[in-house]
Amino acid sequence: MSRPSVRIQRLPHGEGLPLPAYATEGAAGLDLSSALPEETPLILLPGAFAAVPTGFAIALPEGFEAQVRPRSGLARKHGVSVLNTPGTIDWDYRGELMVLLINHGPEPFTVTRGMRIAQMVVAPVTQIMLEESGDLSETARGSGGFGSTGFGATFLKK
Ligand SMILES: O=c1ccn([C@H]2C[C@H](O)[C@@H](COP(=O)(O)OP(=O)(O)OP(=O)(O)O)O2)c(=O)[nH]1
Repeated sequence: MSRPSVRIQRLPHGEGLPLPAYATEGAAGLDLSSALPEETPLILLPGAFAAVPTGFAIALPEGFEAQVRPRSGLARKHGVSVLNTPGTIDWDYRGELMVLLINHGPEPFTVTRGMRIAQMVVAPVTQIMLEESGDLSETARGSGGFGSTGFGATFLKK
């Protein structure tokens, strides 16, 4: 399958780090590593969050976005996640890819240089044109939401 090609720029403090990469043939996300200085790891106390640099910037093609998502292993083992998940990387952003890590776990968590802290999923995105209107098309749901269909098993009415 052909893959869109995306330019990536290594920033000075990303020197020596591996490029973001798919860990397996079928991985949806490229793993992002921490570009924190070797000598100053970050200690995230329980409940704390911080923006962690990755050492790279990318130029997504127009019509694409990237989502910064947690790694389930870090979440399961340590309660560490991405605060704004999924973080949105806009196609016109040329700054450093940052990961807003949060420690939901009960223990302090240390982030070291090179640690794979999140994953980045690239996906097509559609921009829309809003048309202001006095009324909207009718549907069976109407304005029902926030649990309006209940919480038990649902069966389609024939
Ligand atoms: O987890 C994230 C989220 C965002 N960004 C970068 C890329 C994105 O294109 C830019 C702006 O993000 P967003 O639109 O979510 O932030 P905002 O608070 O709306 O800021 P802005 O006014 O700059 O758009 O910040 C990251 O590096 N990591």
